[in-house]
Amino acid sequence: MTAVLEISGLQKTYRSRKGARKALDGFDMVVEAGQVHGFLGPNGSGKTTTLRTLLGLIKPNGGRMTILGREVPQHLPEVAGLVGAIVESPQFFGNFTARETLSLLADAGGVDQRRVDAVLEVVGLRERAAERVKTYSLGMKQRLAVASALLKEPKFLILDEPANGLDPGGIREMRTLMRTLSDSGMTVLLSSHILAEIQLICDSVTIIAAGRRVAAGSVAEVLAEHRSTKVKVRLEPGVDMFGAAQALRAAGAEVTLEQDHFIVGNASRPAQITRLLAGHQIFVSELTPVTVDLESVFLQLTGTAPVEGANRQVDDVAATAGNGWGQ
Ligand SMILES: Nc1ncnc2c1ncn2[C@@H]1O[C@H](COP(=O)(O)OP(=O)(O)OP(=O)(O)O)[C@@H](O)[C@H]1O
Repeated sequence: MTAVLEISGLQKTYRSRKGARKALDGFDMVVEAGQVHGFLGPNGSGKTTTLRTLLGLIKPNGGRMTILGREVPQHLPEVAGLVGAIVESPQFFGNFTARETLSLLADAGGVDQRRVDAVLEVVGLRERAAERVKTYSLGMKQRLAVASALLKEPKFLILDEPANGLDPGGIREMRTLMRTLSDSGMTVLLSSHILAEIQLICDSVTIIAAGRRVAAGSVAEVLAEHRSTKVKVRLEPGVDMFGAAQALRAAGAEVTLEQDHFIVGNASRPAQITRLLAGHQIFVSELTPVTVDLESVFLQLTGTAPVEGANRQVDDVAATAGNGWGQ
């Protein structure tokens, strides 16, 4: 596979009278051709800074970036025509219709007017194209924004939070649209906080935390690498669950009691549980791995899982869980 986007060692420090803030600290990312690639990170982790730097809107302090094999920002003018991007919500004139809006943008960008109908069709606004934008729902405005980015027939589409503010139906439509674009051969990079969506839409992901890459690869790879070490344990009815929990805790296990079962949080070798409990004449009737999803991987890697009784501050990164017990 060829890379449409390659970023290595990207650095950005914002300086103001209040001091310096390192937004990107040697960040790396690779997006392969034809993929829908999810760009994930908690608030303030550096996603927008990365996308704005990529588009030449911010000057980095170090690192390398290439788009479609060309080094940017030096060669941005050569590839700009092949890149469509929505990094900040575009503002449209409310009194213009979608067709007028796109027609104006096509003229301004030297794009053939025939593209207007083509992109209206792709984003599903054909039937509503003669209505004023101010009467549009948020989802329709998002579609119009995507349509505007598609006018130039880009090979690479960059979307910052395209599903932001959409209802579940709108999110699903956006998902279908992303797939349609990818099936037509386009490479799509999208940042999002909606992890369940990313898991469904994206082929691959990059997770950023505090300006550095903390995970990357296909969704399946990232999930496999961070396989849950949690297991659900159920005992025969009537067996002393508290005694079992105590025995496991004494051996270093993290045990959370639930109503009719308990969860061992750091069970990298589940056989230890059965062996240890059997040693106490306690027998297990169910031992099931707790499945991991992108959201739990994200919370684990970025240290942003909620902490009971605390209001996590934007830059707080909690310590991540340790490795196993009794090894
Ligand atoms: N113009 C600026 N001046 C100073 N600091 C900035 C500026 N822009 C961003 N930052 C800081 O850089 C860090 C990264 O911000 P960035 O907007 O890239 O994060 P993000 O991942 O896009 O966050 P979100 O998901 O909340 O949009 C944050 O700590 C932010 O406060």
